[in-house]
Amino acid sequence: MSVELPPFHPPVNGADRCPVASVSKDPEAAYASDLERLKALRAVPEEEGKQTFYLGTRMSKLAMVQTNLVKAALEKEWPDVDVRIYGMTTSGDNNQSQPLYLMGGKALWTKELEVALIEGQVDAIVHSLKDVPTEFPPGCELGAVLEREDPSDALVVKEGLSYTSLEEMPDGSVIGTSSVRRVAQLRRRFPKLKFADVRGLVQTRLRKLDDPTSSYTALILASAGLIRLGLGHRITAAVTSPVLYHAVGQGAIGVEMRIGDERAKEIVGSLECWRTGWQCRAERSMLKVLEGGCSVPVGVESSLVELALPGSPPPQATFLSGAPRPHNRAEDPHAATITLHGTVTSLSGTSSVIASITRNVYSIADAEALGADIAAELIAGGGREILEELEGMSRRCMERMGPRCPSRVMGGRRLISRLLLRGRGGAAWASS
Ligand SMILES: NCc1[nH]cc(CCC(=O)O)c1CC(=O)O
Repeated sequence: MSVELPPFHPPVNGADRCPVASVSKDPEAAYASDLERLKALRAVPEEEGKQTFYLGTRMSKLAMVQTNLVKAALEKEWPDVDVRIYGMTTSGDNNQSQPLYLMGGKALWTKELEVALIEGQVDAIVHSLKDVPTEFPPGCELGAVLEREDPSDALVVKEGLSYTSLEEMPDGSVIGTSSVRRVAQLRRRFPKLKFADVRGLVQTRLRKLDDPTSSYTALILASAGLIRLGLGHRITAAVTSPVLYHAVGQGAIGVEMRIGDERAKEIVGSLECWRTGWQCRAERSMLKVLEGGCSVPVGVESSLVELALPGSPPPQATFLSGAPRPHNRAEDPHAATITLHGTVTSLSGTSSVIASITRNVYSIADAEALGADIAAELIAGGGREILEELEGMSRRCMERMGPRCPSRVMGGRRLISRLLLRGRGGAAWASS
């Protein structure tokens, strides 16, 4: 590779960077152009008296919008820090043509960025928390969760059609979504609708929807993504529980950092919204138990009501710089009543289990325990059978296909999305 690598950078083998077998863009070229951008970014001289802080993110518009939100919040909090954004191409971005269900798990969106983080090319990564796997690579952790945008899923009807809900749509209408969770839950309520894969960035999906020659009647997308892209007007209706429980972490921005990077911890940690953080950590803790190496159609809904703590307010803390921290910081003591609803649905949509817990919590650890307890309730209340069915599918595939089995490569996600969309229950394939 001819581009110059940063001094701490080990040799790069382009072929090692991408877990996807066939890509439509040349990953080596994409990586080379990313490095060029990094070089240009690093060449910008530091402003007098300022330190730089590099945020990595995907190149998608949504990722950039979210990262600019983080940058603006950081620069408000840390006037002496010059925040620079390094956009990277991920395996998911390299491959826009292959359907998601053939491509594997969520690590597709995070892997390259995590390599850049571990190698020190960036100081933190800005993610949609929903896309962040529950287990981090060694050396990485969640540094902050920012205040959540509307976490709901949204129905977006094709331009020119007047439907206002899924209930109104005639049998056989095609709903575009690539999400196992959405298809499984919606198939349960709307067995006569058809579900089809739809890929690409949010804007691309909308273009496919509105194309008069496409067979989609509507899409299901996260409300938060549409709102942040300034496309909130495209939301026909929110689709919420009990019809559709949203994804774990949906609507929240998560910032990942290196474990032990005290500077990043202080800078990034200042953006934590403790309410969203506690809720999302409870949700993620539930998912971690349920996943067990296998992808599962899991939905959640949570709420948090702050409780007054007895005694005097905590003393005003200061940052390392000596500047006072505003009130209500994440590290101040808090108490809250959290309600968490969780659901697991079989791929066919024929069985599902729901559990809810309401409990007072006093720490992140309490919130995570709440999530684990909900998972245990779901498993005991019928989830075990659903999970065993999913595991059985992966096992049978592994026996049949050996090392070629997608579930071996991707911890089950690929296989399960494939089984799901291959129409156990009649999935349609829209040409897109
Ligand atoms: N998996 C893609 C993804 N990741 C985050 C969002 C939207 C923003 C969010 O949910 O936080 C989306 C698009 C979608 O699901 O419609």
